[in-house]
Amino acid sequence: MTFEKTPGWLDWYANPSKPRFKVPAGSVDAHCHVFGPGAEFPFAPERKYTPCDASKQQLYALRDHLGFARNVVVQATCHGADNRAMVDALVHSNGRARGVATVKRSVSDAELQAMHDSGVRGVRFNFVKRLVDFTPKDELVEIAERIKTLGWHVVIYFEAVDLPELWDFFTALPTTIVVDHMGRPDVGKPVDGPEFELFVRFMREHSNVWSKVSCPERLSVSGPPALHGEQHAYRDVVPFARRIVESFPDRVLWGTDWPHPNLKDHMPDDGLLVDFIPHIAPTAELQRKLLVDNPMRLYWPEET
Ligand SMILES: O=C(O)/C=C(\CC(=O)C(=O)O)C(=O)O
Repeated sequence: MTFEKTPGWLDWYANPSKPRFKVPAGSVDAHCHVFGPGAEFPFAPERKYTPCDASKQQLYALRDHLGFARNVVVQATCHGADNRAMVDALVHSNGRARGVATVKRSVSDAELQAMHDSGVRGVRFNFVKRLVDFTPKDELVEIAERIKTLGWHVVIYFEAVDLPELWDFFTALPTTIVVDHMGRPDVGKPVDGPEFELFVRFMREHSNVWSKVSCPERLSVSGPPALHGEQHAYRDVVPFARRIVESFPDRVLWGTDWPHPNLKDHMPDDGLLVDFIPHIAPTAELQRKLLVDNPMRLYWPEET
């Protein structure tokens, strides 16, 4: 099957630079995706965008180039609840990738167990309206209860303005919760303003809540972009991510978000995205927790 990309689609950055920042040994890129390839793993009919291909081989080549040891491959919405491309990436990683799936209520226990055996360790609940159709909360609660018995966690993706409305649902979930991209704050607002304070309170009051401090390229309003050797990219995001890293050093994760779905403005150089890390995690200890200890505890607990 051949697919036509969404008009204006930005492909991932070819030939990224070598990061100046050397990540610690054993670092995990804890948020990335594969897209297809569409000819092998067709995109889902209900998808909201059609991307370029981004294969497991290309993902693992990037991992090696950036100096990472492992990946957490998160099911992208363009594949709906068909997890075959993501699972195929895990199975061909020599144990160096774990995954986060999207499932429906109709998933069988045998299918969940097969995914577990392939390395899946979580499910993703997506509340970003431009990406997915609405799923009833009772269906999500049922899924959360079932995956809890496998020791999995729930990854949630939402926009900051929607946190008040979703608060009661999130805080009732029975597993570890991992928030994508700090709940997508509006970084044009103050880092100590009411909107981000609510997110900080969400983490402070609920010790089962973790956050990915990823995607500055998606959150930044004023840049500058991670292009052309820029060593101080996305300056406006730094205070937000650094506050979360310093307040909750044992509950943060970082990921490239390669191949960066749905960027409209520019496609970052992934090497320069890695150079963003020491700005938000300024000490060797914070860097080790963010890139090694925390993701290992969540995704490879049997090795820690
Ligand atoms: O890659 C991300 O985390 C963010 C996405 C895409 C996405 O989540 C998906 O398609 O599954 C976005 O904001 O468009």
